[in-house]
Amino acid sequence: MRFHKHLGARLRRPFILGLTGSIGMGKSTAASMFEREGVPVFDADAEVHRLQGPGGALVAAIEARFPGTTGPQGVDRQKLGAHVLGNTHELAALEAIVHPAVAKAQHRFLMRHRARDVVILDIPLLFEKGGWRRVGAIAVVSAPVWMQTRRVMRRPGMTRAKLKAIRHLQVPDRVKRARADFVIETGRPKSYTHRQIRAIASCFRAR
Ligand SMILES: CC(C)(COP(=O)(O)OP(=O)(O)OC[C@H]1O[C@@H](n2cnc3c(N)ncnc32)[C@H](O)[C@@H]1O)[C@@H](O)C(=O)NCCC(=O)NCCS
Ligand SMILES: Nc1ncnc2c1ncn2[C@@H]1O[C@H](COP(=O)(O)OP(=O)(O)OP(=O)(O)O)[C@@H](O)[C@H]1O
Repeated sequence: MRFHKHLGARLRRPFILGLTGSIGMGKSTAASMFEREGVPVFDADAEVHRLQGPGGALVAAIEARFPGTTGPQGVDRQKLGAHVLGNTHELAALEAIVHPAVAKAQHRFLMRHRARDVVILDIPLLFEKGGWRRVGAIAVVSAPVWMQTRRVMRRPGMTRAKLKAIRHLQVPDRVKRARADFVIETGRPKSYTHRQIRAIASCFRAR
């Protein structure tokens, strides 16, 4: 773990710790470890899945803008992804539908937990979309790039070309590491990662 900046001036309640990292770096695993430590986590990606899933609030709007990408199970993410990942204009149109709805859900989460010492916003695109401005500190999950590739290529439907397009959209890991207040290493055994997370969570408890 690396403690990078002086945090004192930014402390307020609840303290908002942003959790981010590139594809396959272990963000979801880290988020559930924080939850196990009793820290509430807002999972932006899970919220997107809900909004796009069966009966989800955004399915109709997405069908209207991207005809043929939804069905009884909600949005077909493979189809929609194939259309928008690698196409800046189309991706921006999707973001204009999705991001305001995620922002509303995030606001509701923060209101619900306003009495807590610390909460986590798990935001895959924290650096890419300016969310870093709205958090008190940033934790980045990171592992060697070869390990990231190995993890991601195991996923169904993943191809070298898709991974390349995604990497192109994301701020590189080395830049994320340099801008982080905490770097959580996920290239080591999970017990090591969990110890780092316990230490970070204890920094913000009972201030
Ligand atoms: C494009 C979609 C349908 C692809 O879904 P799919 O399940 O195939 O892939 P997944 O969501 O796991 O994304 C794969 C990778 O692409 C990255 N990615 C997704 N959306 C974006 C984006 N708007 N900009 C940059 N990278 C993105 C993710 O961080 C992830 O690392 C889906 O990601 C989506 O609806 N994106 C728009 C909403 C969004 O911005 N979500 C991400 C943050 S909450
Ligand atoms: N020490 C570790 N910490 C976290 N994850 C690990 C660790 N060791 C192995 N992994 C594995 O790495 C894989 C990727 O983790 P995870 O699904 O949490 O990534 P992610 O960053 O949430 O991915 P995405 O951004 O694509 O959603 C998982 O299979 C996880 O079990």
